[in-house]
Amino acid sequence: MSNTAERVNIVDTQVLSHDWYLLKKITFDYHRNNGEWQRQTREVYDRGNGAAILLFNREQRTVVLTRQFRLPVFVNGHDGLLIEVAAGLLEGAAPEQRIRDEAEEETGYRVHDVKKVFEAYMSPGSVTEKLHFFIAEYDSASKVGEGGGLEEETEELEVLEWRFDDALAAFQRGEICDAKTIMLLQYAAMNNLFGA
Ligand SMILES: Nc1nc2c(ncn2[C@@H]2O[C@H](COP(=O)(O)OP(=O)(O)O[C@H]3O[C@H](CO)[C@@H](O)[C@H](O)[C@@H]3O)[C@@H](O)[C@H]2O)c(=O)[nH]1
Ligand SMILES: [Mg+2]
Repeated sequence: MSNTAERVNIVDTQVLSHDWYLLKKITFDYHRNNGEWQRQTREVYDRGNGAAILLFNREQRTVVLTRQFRLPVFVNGHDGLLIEVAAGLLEGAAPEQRIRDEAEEETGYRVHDVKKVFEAYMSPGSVTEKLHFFIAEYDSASKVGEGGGLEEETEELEVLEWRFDDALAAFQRGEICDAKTIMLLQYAAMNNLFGA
């Protein structure tokens, strides 16, 4: 059977929480490979889709990263702030436009030519979110503000400009442990963004 929609019948949708984001419990029948229909339930957390961007300067061999407190990571035992690429939720906007705005809000760099490099589901067993990944070149002329995020959203991001090699080494030591950031650093390495 090739069409997934023919394998799935949604039986019931229960909203468990609809506060900041939306958490549902969905009961469905799934047509298994052996031909049987099986009833299953899954909790599905919907925060919308997002976008992330690696800002890089080929000549300087640098990247722009952010460092911020992440509560879910803290409650999972992580000690310290999290180092990430600039990223944000789309809130209904087109990914290209949203990521330019987000890059400027979070890092202070205004970039025009953003290149989409891939898309990925970040936690497909429970979270609906698809993340759109971008890269863009920046230089000192692109700096139009301080960045740091939106105060009214209680954001408090530190902006880091690191040598790419130092960022890769930090990942290898486990000091960069955010998936979207690791994926973009690996993309840069795989595609020789900084030359061989
Ligand atoms: N009051 C309140 N504020 C919230 C809550 N959840 C999120 N926020 C606020 O909503 C804003 C969302 O900021 P964005 O920059 O749009 O998103 P993000 O949190 O940086 O998310 C990015 O990183 C995530 C983790 O990697 C990604 O999952 C996500 O797609 C995106 O890339 C932040 O100010 C955050 O503090 C909540 O439950 N309550
Ligand atoms: Mg963000």
